[in-house]
Amino acid sequence: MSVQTGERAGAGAPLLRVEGLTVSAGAGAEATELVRGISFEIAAGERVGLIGESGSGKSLTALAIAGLLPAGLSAGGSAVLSGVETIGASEAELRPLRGPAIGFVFQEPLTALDPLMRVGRQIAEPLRRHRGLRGAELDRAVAESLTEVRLEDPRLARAYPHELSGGQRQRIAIAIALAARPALLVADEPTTALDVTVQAEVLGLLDRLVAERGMGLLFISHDLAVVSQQTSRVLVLRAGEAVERGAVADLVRAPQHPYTAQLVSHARALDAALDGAAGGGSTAADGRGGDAGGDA
Ligand SMILES: Nc1ncnc2c1ncn2[C@@H]1O[C@H](COP(=O)(O)OP(=O)(O)OP(=O)(O)O)[C@@H](O)[C@H]1O
Repeated sequence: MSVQTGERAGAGAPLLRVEGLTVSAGAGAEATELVRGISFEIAAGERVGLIGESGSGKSLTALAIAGLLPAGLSAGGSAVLSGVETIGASEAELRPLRGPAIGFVFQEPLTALDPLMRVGRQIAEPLRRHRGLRGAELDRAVAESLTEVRLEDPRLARAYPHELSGGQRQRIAIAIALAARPALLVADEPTTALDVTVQAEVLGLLDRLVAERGMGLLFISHDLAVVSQQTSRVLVLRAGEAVERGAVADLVRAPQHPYTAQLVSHARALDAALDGAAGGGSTAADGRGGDAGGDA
């Protein structure tokens, strides 16, 4: 079966269609279901959020879609990514999808980076593999990738990950994920590990790049305020199940499930506390502003 990128997927075909997704640990009578019956779709250029507390199954859902579950876990149900059923697919079927069909940015950038390789080479690798660039053209594309993630100093290409700040490392991880031009980007708590001061910058950057490239986005976070800035539609996960779904604005205005109501009231309480701490001023500077429109 051929791999369709977002651009080549048939008109109206979603980038991703997940139906009845399960993730289980163990087998047979010993099996425990960690994710149960999750269903959602992401159309080309659409942004969907997965929200829920720690351990609710957000990361496993995303990893299962790309066939990246850790050993000992298995997925059931269906996930059709760029036209390919990934649940039960072989490594040979999955490999071509990783990069062009789906890219990942994780919470901890160091996990995505090779500590022993200069970051420029790490960006060059997917540019070479997926876009066939070589020589001067490749060098130019690496420089462009750095500029795109607002790392303008070309000397940064020669740095090793440990020589960079957390925010710079996450920008490099974003550049690597985007180098293969993924139709769908999964951002799994992409700013949780960063200093508060750089969180808003990295969120703004992601927001802009997703918009510019018309990528689909699956944005994962425990933070409703952040999810509401980045996405228009969300799925609320609790203990491995989707308890509510819908437009962010509706969910915030009139949550149906008590758990969603709790998330909303926590986010409001936090906003109020931050407002108080800031002397009643706007909290937009730290990325928690309530206006989903934002300026990015
Ligand atoms: N390799 C594994 N083996 C067994 N259980 C696991 C494994 N990985 C995760 N789990 C369990 O599956 C559940 C869902 O984990 P998951 O990482 O998807 O949660 P999450 O919502 O992404 O939380 P967090 O924000 O903390 O990453 C948790 O209860 C977790 O303990």
